[in-house]
Amino acid sequence: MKDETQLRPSTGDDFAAIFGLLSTVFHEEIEGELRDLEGVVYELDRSLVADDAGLVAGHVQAFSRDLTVPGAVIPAAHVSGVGVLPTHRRRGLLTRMMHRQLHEIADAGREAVAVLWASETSIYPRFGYGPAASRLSLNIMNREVRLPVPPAEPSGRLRMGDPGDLLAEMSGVYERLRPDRVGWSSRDDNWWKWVLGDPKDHRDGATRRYAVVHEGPGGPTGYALWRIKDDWNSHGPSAEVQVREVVAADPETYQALWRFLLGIDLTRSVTMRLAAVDEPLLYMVDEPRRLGAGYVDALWLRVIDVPGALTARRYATDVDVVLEVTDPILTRNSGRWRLTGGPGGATCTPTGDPADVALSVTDLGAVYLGGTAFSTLAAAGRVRQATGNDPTVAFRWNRLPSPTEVF
Ligand SMILES: CC(=O)SCCNC(=O)CCNC(=O)[C@H](O)C(C)(C)COP(=O)(O)OP(=O)(O)OC[C@H]1O[C@@H](n2cnc3c(N)ncnc32)[C@H](O)[C@@H]1OP(=O)(O)O
Repeated sequence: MKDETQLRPSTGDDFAAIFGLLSTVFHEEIEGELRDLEGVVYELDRSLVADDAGLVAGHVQAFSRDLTVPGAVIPAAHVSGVGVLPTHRRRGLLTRMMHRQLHEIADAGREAVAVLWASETSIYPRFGYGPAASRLSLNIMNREVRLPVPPAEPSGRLRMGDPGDLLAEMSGVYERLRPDRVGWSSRDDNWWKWVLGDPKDHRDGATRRYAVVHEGPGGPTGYALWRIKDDWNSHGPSAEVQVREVVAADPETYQALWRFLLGIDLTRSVTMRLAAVDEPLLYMVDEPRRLGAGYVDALWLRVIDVPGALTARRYATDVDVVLEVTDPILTRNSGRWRLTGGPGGATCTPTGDPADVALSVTDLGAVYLGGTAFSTLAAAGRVRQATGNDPTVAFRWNRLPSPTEVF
């Protein structure tokens, strides 16, 4: 039978069907408070549905947020809510939606990159998304790790409270640090509502979320968000602290927050799904192995506009290199580009000169934030280095990218 499914922008009338579809494909109930929260950040004019004679069979959306990249903060399409009904899978609907979305982002000309979190790692490389940032998941035996002894006279103090009551302090610190934290996304008031949203039926038996703010002599310098899942076994108390976010402006704050989280009474483990790959905690505790660190992919990045993206970021060292990029979807990205730049900025122009490095737009996405190295991709046989002019060091940055939330 001929597939008559049409792609079209969503309307407000599609909401129930869209959240029904997303509930089906993600095997969860997106209802009530959770659905309201998703509605708070939903951008109707940036979503698409696949309409099969009135049935919403596919959906993709994007959020307009800024992303911190090495040396700059740039607009980035934050792609999310991707799904195709099980009855309509593997007949090319995702491919059609992805292609249309990529062309729409490129034609609008505002965002040089798009980012997403992938449910499965095999889905997005074909659409030009590369693994640009990774994360550590921590499962800490908190009774078996020690942090350095605290200063005799700490310069700050901790104040615990309801996250909603501490919003101004938390968002203030986040905003102050964001320009330097590669991989962080901007959070306006709606996004803070979403981040702090805490629907009761999504706590999986754990407490509501708590917040603690670290205050120094000049004001707030950091905060942590967490909840606790209670447990008792034959050895006694065995609760788990589930950490959502630790944000700290300086080492003293960072240590104070972790000392607090690791020391909560009646707990025996502390977990965190989204720790940084270079999380300072790894180098502060006396028994790093007891942090139970596991490595996972995090943010996937798609370069929408090669010269736009390459000139938007800064480079750790001077760089003058010819990149030969292939992009079968956004074909104007394909070709040879001379990138000349350094810590102060860069230019990127088409060139007829021979390439130093040949790579797909997927691999350019992977190296863009400095979280994946050209040299690693070359060793993996993905990137071809034709000369000794290797841009690996220039593309790195002071810290590895560390996105803070799965949007
Ligand atoms: C950013 C986010 O929202 S991530 C969330 C993604 N969504 C989910 O995981 C929800 C559950 N899954 C789904 O809804 C669907 O399976 C989707 C959206 C992943 C794929 O939709 P489909 O319409 O079936 O994809 P489509 O038919 O266009 O497939 C394109 C290609 O990708 C491949 N592909 C699609 N999904 C997957 C997958 N999950 N794993 C491996 N390969 C996949 C297909 O085999 C096909 O390959 P081919 O061209 O070599 O034949």
